[in-house]
Amino acid sequence: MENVHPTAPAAQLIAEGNAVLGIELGSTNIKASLIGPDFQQLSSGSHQWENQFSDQLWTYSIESIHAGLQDCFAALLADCRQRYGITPASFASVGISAMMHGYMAFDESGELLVPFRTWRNTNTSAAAAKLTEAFGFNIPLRWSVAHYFQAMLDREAHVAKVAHLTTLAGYVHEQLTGEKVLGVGDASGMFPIDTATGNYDAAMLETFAQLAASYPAPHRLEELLPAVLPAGAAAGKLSESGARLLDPTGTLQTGVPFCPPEGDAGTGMVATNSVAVRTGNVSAGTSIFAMLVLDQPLAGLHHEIDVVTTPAGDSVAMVHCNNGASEIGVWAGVFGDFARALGATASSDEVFGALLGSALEGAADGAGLLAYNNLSGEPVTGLEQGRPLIIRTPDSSLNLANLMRAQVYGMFATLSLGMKVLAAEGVRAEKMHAHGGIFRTAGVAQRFLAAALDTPVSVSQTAGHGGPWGIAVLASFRKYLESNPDTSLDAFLNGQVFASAKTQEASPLPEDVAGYSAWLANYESGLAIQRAAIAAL
Ligand SMILES: Nc1ncnc2c1ncn2[C@@H]1O[C@H](COP(=O)(O)OP(=O)(O)O)[C@@H](O)[C@H]1O
Ligand SMILES: O=C(CO)[C@@H](O)[C@@H](O)COP(=O)(O)O
Repeated sequence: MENVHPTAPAAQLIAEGNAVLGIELGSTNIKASLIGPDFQQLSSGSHQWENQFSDQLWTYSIESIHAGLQDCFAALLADCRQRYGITPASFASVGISAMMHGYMAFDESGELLVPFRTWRNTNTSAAAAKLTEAFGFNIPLRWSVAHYFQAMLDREAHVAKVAHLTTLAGYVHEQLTGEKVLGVGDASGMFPIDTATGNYDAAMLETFAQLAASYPAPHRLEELLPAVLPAGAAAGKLSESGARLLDPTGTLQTGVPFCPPEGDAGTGMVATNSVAVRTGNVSAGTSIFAMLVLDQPLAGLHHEIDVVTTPAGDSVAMVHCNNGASEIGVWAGVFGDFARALGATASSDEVFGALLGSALEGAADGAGLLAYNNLSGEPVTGLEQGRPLIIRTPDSSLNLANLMRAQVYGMFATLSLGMKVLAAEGVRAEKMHAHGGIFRTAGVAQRFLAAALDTPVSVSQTAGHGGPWGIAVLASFRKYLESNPDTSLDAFLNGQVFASAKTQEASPLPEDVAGYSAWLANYESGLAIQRAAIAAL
């Protein structure tokens, strides 16, 4: 067995079922991370998938969720076999996380009533506006309660049959354990959380009951929502049907304990060690969002700012943009095709490396090129639909370096506009911790993000493992609390997980900050072109 490296402690750990498993269902990848007691990743697996635009709504089918989960888990088992010659049959603890929000509505018998409506849908503006006004609290378009209320406003027949609502992580957790529960961070993207009680806000539930009174919904919303659990709580065990769903080969044993399922915002906070007050982080994948843990409530209500919670239940201000690195990924595909047409072989990482590397040579102000990455609608800038666009003035200088500089700036533009609103509220972090696919190429997106936010940005060694590693850490926290019951999540992260973590920090360079600021002013003027494109095409 040539490929087997029996690193004794790791192999033994996995063989004895003492490793911890995290699985995260992101927008473009389902990823699994297996970690040891020192939180080092021992093995990983992934499955690529894509949302479908069906009947004007972004969705993933239930079949693709199940098949993707199985394929991802099978990839992890194969990786374990290849590295250690072992197929794990049990784990010390498991956690599930996923993209947040959206709408998964089930009837009494557990049947999905309408296809899963993901966070990416922007059909909920009427509901979100009404709820925001009634609650005096910003309800973003993608939140589950906005989807549910929109279905009421649209007089959708299925509303009368809804017996249970959950998120994607909640659904998968339930399939694996039978428990209808949700970590508080993920729950905070379904319905506002009262941080004093760690549960759904009772006054807002009452307001919702009044708003919903004239619609044929037999249950109050609190009867439909999953029970809320804080980080570290016991959240059920792997059932027989769950074990067979994850592993149809029949090897996986039942009874493995689970931590509460969480959203990818929460796993991002954990993976970047940003759950303490006044810490901040940025997650840049399909979407891009920045979060700051608040030490006091925000004074005002802003449509650009969502308020969610950490997995421990503390308030977090979030600027969320639907469009992150996907458009740059499309351009990387185009340049990869071009390289192949010339007879060159280049991996995706090499293409990204070359393209992003060239952005470092681009003009600080983008040299007259603007790039809009809006593949879908963008609530922060008030765009109802996506129209990705590159536009330049005749005196601009179009070359690879400037094109890529504009693309990277374009990825951060909406985020930086939202962060200005937060800064005007007096909320700023001394530095931001970043993670997500775009940081796989070191030193480029990080440098320009620092310029866009005019704040130092650090990226840790573990950032590449991202959300699946974050949920594996949360699953480890559940286990750690068994013998250390009074430890806070923050103390666990600082004392155990990140005690000797290595991070790279990039400070904003003055010429980038000035160049980006000039570029952003043009970008804001050019939003009119985006609106015209939506009207015209
Ligand atoms: N080597 C790379 N360097 C920089 N960016 C990359 C690289 N590989 C992929 N990406 C970008 O990362 C994005 C995916 O990030 P990820 O955090 O995995 O997303 P998600 O959680 O939404 O599935 C892609 O859209 C692509 O633009
Ligand atoms: O909406 C949120 C967080 O609030 C995310 O779950 C959503 O943007 C999906 O994130 P990804 O782009 O899949 O990483």
